[in-house]
Amino acid sequence: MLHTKTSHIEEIIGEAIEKARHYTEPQLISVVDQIDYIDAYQFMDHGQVVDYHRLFWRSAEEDFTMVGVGTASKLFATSERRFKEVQSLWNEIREHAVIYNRYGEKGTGVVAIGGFSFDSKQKNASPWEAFPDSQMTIPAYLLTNKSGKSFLTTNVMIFPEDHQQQIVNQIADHHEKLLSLTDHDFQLPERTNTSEVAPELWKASVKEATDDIKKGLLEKVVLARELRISFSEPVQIAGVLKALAESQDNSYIFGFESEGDYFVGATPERLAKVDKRELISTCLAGTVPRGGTEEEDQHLGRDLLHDPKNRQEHQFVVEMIKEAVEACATNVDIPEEPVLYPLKNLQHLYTPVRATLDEGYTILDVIEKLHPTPALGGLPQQSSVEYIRHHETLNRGWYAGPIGWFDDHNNGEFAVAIRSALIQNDSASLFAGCGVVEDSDPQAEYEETAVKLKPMLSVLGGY
Ligand SMILES: C=C(O[C@@H]1C=C(C(=O)O)C=C[C@H]1O)C(=O)O
Ligand SMILES: [Mg+2]
Repeated sequence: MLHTKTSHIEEIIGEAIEKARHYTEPQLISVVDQIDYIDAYQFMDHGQVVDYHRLFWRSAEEDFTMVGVGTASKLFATSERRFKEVQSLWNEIREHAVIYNRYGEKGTGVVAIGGFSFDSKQKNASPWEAFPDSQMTIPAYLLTNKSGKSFLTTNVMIFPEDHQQQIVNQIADHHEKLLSLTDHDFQLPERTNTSEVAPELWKASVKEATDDIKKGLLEKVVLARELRISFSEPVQIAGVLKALAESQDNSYIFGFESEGDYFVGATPERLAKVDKRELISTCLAGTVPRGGTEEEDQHLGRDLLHDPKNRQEHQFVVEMIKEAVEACATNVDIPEEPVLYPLKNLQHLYTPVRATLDEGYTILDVIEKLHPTPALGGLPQQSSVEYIRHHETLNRGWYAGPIGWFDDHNNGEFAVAIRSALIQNDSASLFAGCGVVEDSDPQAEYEETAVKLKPMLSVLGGY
């Protein structure tokens, strides 16, 4: 099925070993093949025959899905300069990379997929041990499905001491295993228990935050809460991803497997997308549920558009993103008024941001400037993140952090990891937060977070 010119790959590996010996530096090689169409969920499920580090990403707006299996290289960074550190690790790998990519499709070849925790100063304590501060993986095998076509990238890090035939055999063996998949149905998990973590305490913390905002300590802060659930059996990730994709339009579907744990979700919120030099960001904040009837739905939407409390929540985000984007881009285009962004269970206020990224900046520079926006942190940025660190009882880990990908052609996209769950064997933690401003009502915010938990709950055993 795979049309890799195997003799060619042998040659490529041989040359890379020589180069690695000559420079005494590892060399990344990347070979891209177009293959017969493969279903991304089946590939995700089947990928475990080769490795238990699997990565899934599906765009919210186009037919574009990536599934990574295994690791050619991992970009880790732990300091507060983590975005810059990941960038320099990436630059170093790229400098030595030999890429055979006849197609040049975005998201093929040398691609890094993964994410960053919300707050680099928060320890990766329980339950997030498997998800370090920053983890961008260049997968060993990457399926890229775009507009009905499938591409398979093979990435391998070649070391001076490697043996040519051994690497050739290993790749051939993995290709055979990965591509010998047969489609089958997925089982969704059966939920046995659901428990909200300290809801009354959380409401009290919202009340306290409104008091602190009135005192002038800060203007907005996003506070999150947790729901714990358990299942009759360990969860199978591919079925959950497929069910999310089928039930949640206008959302990025993501799933990261790390050391046996899964972080999955369906987030509507893009942080930044860079395509050539076009930069797109999104202001998404302010929420009401969908209505039961068309009339009720429109009524709720109209109210949201004119509600001062929600408009304030939203406006803080617009102003901050505008400032951050203007610092690295020109032709910044932001509509004056938000519009509605409808999802299955809720509707948000939405303002798109378009700009031309200045020369010399990468998507990681943009992420560094934006994260966290007041949609996930608050305003001012610094004090709201500190406020969250001290007042929120849960450990956010990767929840609300930037997740996404970038490739070798300056393409890439990151979203924020909300509407998500950390799945560990037969249990899971779900997270949802909301923007607290001066006029927030704790009970209303509690109900808002309950609706935000629905997309994940619905695929993890029903509402
Ligand atoms: C923090 C979350 O969502 C954010 C908060 C919103 C709000 O409070 O109105 C809306 C969209 C998101 O920016 C979440 O879903 O967990
Ligand atoms: Mg809100």
